[in-house]
Amino acid sequence: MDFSTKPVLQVIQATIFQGETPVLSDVNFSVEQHEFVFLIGRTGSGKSSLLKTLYADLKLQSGLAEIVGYSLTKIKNSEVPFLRRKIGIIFQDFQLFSDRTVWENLLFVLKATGWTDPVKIKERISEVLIQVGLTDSLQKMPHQLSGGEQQRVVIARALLNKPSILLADEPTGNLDPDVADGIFKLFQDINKKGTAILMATHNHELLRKFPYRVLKCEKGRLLDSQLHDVSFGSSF
Ligand SMILES: Nc1ncnc2c1ncn2[C@@H]1O[C@H](COP(=O)(O)OP(=O)(O)OP(=O)(O)O)[C@@H](O)[C@H]1O
Repeated sequence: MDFSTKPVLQVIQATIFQGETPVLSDVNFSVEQHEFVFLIGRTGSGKSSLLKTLYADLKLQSGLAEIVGYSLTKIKNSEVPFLRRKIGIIFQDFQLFSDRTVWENLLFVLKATGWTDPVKIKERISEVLIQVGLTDSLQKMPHQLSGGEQQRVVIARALLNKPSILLADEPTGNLDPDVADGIFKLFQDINKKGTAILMATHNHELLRKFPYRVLKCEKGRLLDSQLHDVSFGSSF
C-alpha cells in the first residue's frame, strides 16, 4: 500500500489535442489518492480526449502531467503497458472478447501483464469477481450475461492489477437506470477501499445525489468545482 500523500494524478498547464486541434487549453488539476471526481461537459467538449491523454492513447503535446508516477511528457511507447497496469480503464461499450469466457477474458489480461503462477492467477480472478459481485459466471460467455453483468466483468478486469486510479468514460451510459445505480455503487465501494476514480458522465441524477468534486469541460477550458462555480443544470 502507498502511504505517501502525493496526488495520484497531476496536470499542469496542459493543452489537450485531437491531432493538430486543441480541445482543452490551460488545463490544471490534480486528483488525490482516494478521491472520487466527476468529469462532465457537453458532447464534444473534450472529456474523452482528456481521459485518452491520461492513459497515453493521445500524446501530451504541451504542458506537464504525471499519473501513477509516470510523466506523460517523457513516457516512452515501451512504458505505456506498464502505465496502464496501474490505471484501470473502463468504457461505456464493454469491449470484452466475445468469443472467450469470463475466466478467459480475465486470464488474458493477467497473462499479458506478466502473471505466471497458476495459483496466484486463480486467487486474483476469484478476488476481483467477488469484489464485483459475480461469482457464478466464470465459465459464461459475454453474450450469456446482462449488460450490467458484462460491465461488472469489465470493472473486474480493470481491477486485476490493483490500480491506483480508475478512469471511467460513461461507464453507466448504456445501462437501465436501476442497473446503472448498482454499477455506480460498485464504483463507490471500490473508491472506499482506496482507489481514486475519475468518471466522465452525462448522468444528472448522479451529480445531484452525490456531491463529489466536479471537473467540467466548457468552452475549451476545464473548470474545477473546488475553484469555480460549476453549474450542472440541464445542459451538459
Ligand atoms: N479521433 C478523433 N479525431 C479527430 N477529432 C476528434 C476525434 N475524437 C474526437 N474528436 C473531436 O475532439 C473534440 C472533443 O471530443 P471528445 O470525444 O473528447 O468529447 P466528449 O466530451 O468526450 O464527448 P461525448 O460526451 O460525446 O463523449 C470534438 O470536437 C470531437 O469532434
